[in-house]
Amino acid sequence: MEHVLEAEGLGKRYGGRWALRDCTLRLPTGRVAALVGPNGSGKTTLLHLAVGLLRPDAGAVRVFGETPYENTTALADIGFVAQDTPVYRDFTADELVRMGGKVNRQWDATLARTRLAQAGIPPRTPVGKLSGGQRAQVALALALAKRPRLLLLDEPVASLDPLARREFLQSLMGSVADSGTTVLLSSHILADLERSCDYLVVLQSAKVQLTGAVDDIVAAHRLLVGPRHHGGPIDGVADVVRARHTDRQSTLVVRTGGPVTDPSWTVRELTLEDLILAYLAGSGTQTSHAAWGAAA
Ligand SMILES: Nc1ncnc2c1ncn2[C@@H]1O[C@H](COP(=O)(O)OP(=O)(O)OP(=O)(O)O)[C@@H](O)[C@H]1O
Repeated sequence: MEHVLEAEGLGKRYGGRWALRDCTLRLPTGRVAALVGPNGSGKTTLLHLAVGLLRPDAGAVRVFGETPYENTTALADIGFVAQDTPVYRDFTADELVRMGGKVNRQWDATLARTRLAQAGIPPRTPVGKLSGGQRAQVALALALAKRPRLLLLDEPVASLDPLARREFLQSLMGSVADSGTTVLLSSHILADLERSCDYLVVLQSAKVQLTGAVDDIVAAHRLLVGPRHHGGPIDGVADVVRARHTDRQSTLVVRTGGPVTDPSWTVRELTLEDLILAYLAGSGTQTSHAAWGAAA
């Protein structure tokens, strides 16, 4: 299957307000995808729709070709770690691993125990007495033990210290590279994502702003610095994503349509973090996202 997750015009409304709107994206199999956007942009809503916890108010979402809220068979192949890493707090990590074996069709208890040991999680302490970061490690170990084909993680690293975050992401990448699992991972920590993700979905104000393979997105954008620009076309520039000006100088984040050869512009590459921030900065810029918004 080429795409693990597909959304078409997907929308979810709370009262009169759209939490997610006109969301169209296709997540290719085997990718590790970052889901980013400001607070309240619809990330959790998208993940909950994908796992069948919510029913769409518009459009459709399909996971492995099935609609998750109607057909729960797809859920056996989805691992989901919610934002607050809910685990049964009175149980120990060891007990949770054993329970997982009773309720899951395929269950790799050895994988879970190995991961927990590597993360230094005490196996016989009730998880309610562990730190938030340790509970996140337990939740991830349990999700991976399910051997899912799709792993959805809602801010899994938010409670981890910088070193634990790096180790967590590295070991996650190792696990999914071995198994071919597709991952969709929401996070606010953009610098981490550049190292660990090869696909990107940016949400803003309930809408998909940018989506595609990280390499393609980075290759298609440039930072231009040059004399004060007053609008009008620039050769090789398809869209200006963000413009900042002083009296004498303009700094533009652009989506290119070819080489920018005008010698009055200095052309630089952008980091993924700078590029995402340029898209999220939004207002006061000439922006056209249609080509990326629809990309898959
Ligand atoms: N149960 C709910 N009832 C009413 N409104 C909700 C509910 N859940 C989410 N919303 C609203 O939907 C919008 C999207 O919320 P969502 O939790 O999906 O955002 P998010 O991008 O995950 O945010 P964060 O980064 O803060 O976790 C927000 O405006 C939020 O207030």
